[in-house]
Amino acid sequence: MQSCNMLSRNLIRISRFSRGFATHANSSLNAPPAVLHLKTGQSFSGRSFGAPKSIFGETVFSTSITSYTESMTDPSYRGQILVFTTPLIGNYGVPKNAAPCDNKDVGVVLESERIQCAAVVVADVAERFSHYSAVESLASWCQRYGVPGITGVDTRAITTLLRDQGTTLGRLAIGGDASQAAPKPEEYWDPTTENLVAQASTKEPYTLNPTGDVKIAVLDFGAKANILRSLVRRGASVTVLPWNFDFNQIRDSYDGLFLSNGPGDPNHCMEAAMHLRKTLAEWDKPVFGICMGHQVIGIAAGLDAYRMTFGNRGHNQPVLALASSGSIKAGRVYVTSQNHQYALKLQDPFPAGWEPFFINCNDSSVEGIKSTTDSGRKVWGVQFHPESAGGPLDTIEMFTDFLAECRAHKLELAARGIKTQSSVDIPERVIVPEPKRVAATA
Ligand SMILES: NC(=O)CC[C@H](N)C(=O)O
Repeated sequence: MQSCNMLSRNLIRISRFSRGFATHANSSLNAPPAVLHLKTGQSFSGRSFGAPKSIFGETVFSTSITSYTESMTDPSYRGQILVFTTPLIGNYGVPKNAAPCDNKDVGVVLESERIQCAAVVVADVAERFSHYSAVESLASWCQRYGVPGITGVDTRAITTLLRDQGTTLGRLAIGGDASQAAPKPEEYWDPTTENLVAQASTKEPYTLNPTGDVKIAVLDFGAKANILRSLVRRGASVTVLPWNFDFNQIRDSYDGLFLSNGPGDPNHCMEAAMHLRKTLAEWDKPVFGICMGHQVIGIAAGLDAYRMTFGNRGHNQPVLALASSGSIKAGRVYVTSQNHQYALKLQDPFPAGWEPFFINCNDSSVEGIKSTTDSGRKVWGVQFHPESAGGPLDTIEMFTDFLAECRAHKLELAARGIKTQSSVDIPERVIVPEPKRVAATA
């Protein structure tokens, strides 16, 4: 009897599980048609899910296998039509996006408060989902945020095209628009002509975990939540500043400076790079930057940033360390999470006082730079995402290394009688309720 009950319980579990993986195949026959047009002339027809709304954007692909929720809320995907190479997307649904705002967390579970990408392209969207933390389906989440999706298209064919011809402007046409002719080449909207960082950055400064023992200022180019969380969980007080805030005005009140990730072309961030050049010349406390932050450090150091063919997006990018620093050992390969279209140019010689830190094992692009040991400075920039979310945690200890340097420098100054000045008047973070509906990028 007991084994019979167990058997039926297991069968119920199995059938629930498999329901979770049931895909769009049947019910999407009723979904409106959708077409993905590329500026280069190719079109892919499928069915729509999410918001019934047509959009323009820059079509990019990601090789990530999981974490569609983290990728879609990463502000660096702003303005982009995100193609997932993993065929089945949506099977674990979407969690409630709210967390405490204290010394352990930053107010959201995902990477920001809303979906940031312009649209998603999947081979096979799962309408039903199964996960203990899921509260809604991928389709309903997209609908709530005004973000359209297309399913039932050959994402292998699209990815092969994008890999060969490079990231391409696109149009996702939904419903009645799907039967219209493709836009003319000049009608495609190019998000990189806009300063997307100015849209993604905080408008007002705010402080998280104000009682932290070490005070870090963050220049926010469109920061992922797990970057801020990785600093806060390691005990730092984190003051988040708008991307073009002149940190030099308040730098004596901080023990370290961090530059975040962010969307679009780094050449739109010259104002920040020029402020930083002054900081690096006059202030000797530790500085760390990730992705856009790394590119801004490179530009301030005198390197150029260029646009790659299709960039690197995924959670399986191998990088080789060329120098040792903190937890990073020269000669080791680390697997990293990445999302970028631009990179710093490798030049020989490197600017005085700087050296390459990491190199990409697939395409030899610059994955990190650092100040040289004899420069007397402590500055690091990495093109990849040590904070993961999603992806591997191989390089997560770089946050511990950075804060250890900030604390050591603070102690050294204290021994010489120099104290970090008391805080400028910046409000603590107040949790804002998740917006019901936010207009998506046009
Ligand atoms: N994740 C990022 O910060 C990306 C930086 C920049 N927008 C790029 O695409 O290269």
